[in-house]
Amino acid sequence: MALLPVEEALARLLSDAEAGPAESVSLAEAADRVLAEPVVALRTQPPFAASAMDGYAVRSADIATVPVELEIIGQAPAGKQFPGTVGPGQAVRIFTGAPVPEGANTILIQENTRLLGSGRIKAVETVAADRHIRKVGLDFVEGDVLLERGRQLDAAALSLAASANHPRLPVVKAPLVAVIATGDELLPPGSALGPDQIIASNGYGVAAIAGSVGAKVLDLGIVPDRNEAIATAVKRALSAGADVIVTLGGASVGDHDLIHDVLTGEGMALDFWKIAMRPGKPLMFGRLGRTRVIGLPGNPVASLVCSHLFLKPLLARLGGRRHAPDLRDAALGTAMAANDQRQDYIRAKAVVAEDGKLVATPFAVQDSSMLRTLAEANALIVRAPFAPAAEKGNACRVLMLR
Ligand SMILES: Nc1nc2c(c(=O)[nH]1)N[C@H]1C(S)=C(S)[C@@H](COP(=O)(O)OP(=O)(O)OC[C@H]3O[C@@H](n4cnc5c(N)ncnc54)[C@H](O)[C@@H]3O)O[C@H]1N2
Ligand code: MOO
Repeated sequence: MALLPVEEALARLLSDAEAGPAESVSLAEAADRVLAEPVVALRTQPPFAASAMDGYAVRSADIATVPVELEIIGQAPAGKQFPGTVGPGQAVRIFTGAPVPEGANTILIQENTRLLGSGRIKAVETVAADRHIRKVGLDFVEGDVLLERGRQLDAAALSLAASANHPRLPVVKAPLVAVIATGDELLPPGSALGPDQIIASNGYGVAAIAGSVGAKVLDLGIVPDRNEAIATAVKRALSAGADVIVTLGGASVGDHDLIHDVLTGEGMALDFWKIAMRPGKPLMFGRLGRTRVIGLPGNPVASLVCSHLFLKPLLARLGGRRHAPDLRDAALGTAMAANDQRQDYIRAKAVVAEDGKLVATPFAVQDSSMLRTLAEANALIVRAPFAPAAEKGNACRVLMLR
């Protein structure tokens, strides 16, 4: 059977994936979320002409020739406007952030004054008009569009939205992904294992990949290789409102690989199953109503590589995020044999050589059960189907993992 090319599988998986609905969250909960609507300024900042320095609000004409003495007629700390007007020969003691009083048109910084006592100062430097004064609306004006829809709320964006007087923000609802591990042989980490059992490891990495693009994860635990048990877990995922259901294992063709039958029995419309990729050939994708279902192969490296390539961009889209894989040009650190019909994702160490070029060296053994090499790898060499044998130093493409 012809296997579906990776690019086509990805295009089908993402074909109608759009940002989900909006929800309102408080600023305290909004970090790293994605704006569902633009943020418009609800106020003008600064709302008054404000001093940018500690010193004296004066009339520039009065200190055109120095030294000259001025009378202090009052104070203007931040938050307390001076109620009067600065007249000829007068000054108001002012602090950073305070409104500049009527009559004054510049700020004489305190370093350029001498305090004389009896409410008088001596100006020892001249200052031009408008110095150290922040004009009304210097930062933004009420009605300005400050942040675009789709912006991820980083530190600066959050403080700006707060300054614009928004206590809450409309953000894209985080997609919910339900993860179901299947297999009679699996027990959770920390278990005492029987001779034929292993630890269920895939879900942790898959959850981390989902979380890295802002998705919420519902871990439905380990389900035995029985149709009813798998169907029950799928129903739990649906009733929890999962946007995506990820199953781990049982995607292949063995007698205990039940996922396809159970999902189609539950009404899944299969989109594709089995792709031209190594690792990850048995990848399955379908839809159960509005819920997308991804059947990940059980082999741990296949599970995680498929999550990087398929689950991550899908969840990013559903969460309104931009996501582009970090693909780079590199040179091969060793010769490689010709490839077959499956696009290969080969665990490798990519290092920057002395000439500044990236060199990617594959691990010698690439079995898809070997998590250790995946953890040691920082890149996957991507080899196209039927790529010819390559020499050390030949150009290649790498997908950076970290
Ligand atoms: N006759 C064929 N056999 C297989 C084919 C094939 O095309 N024809 N494909 C192989 C490929 S490629 C893969 S990948 C595996 C994937 O098969 P399944 O998705 O059915 O996975 P399982 O059989 O359930 O498990 C495979 C392996 O992974 C372990 N596993 C499963 N789940 C977890 C988990 N959550 N954490 C850690 N390890 C897990 C499981 O114990 C098995 O060792 O099929 C090949 N076979
Ligand atoms: O997807 Mo499988 O991991 O090629 O063994």
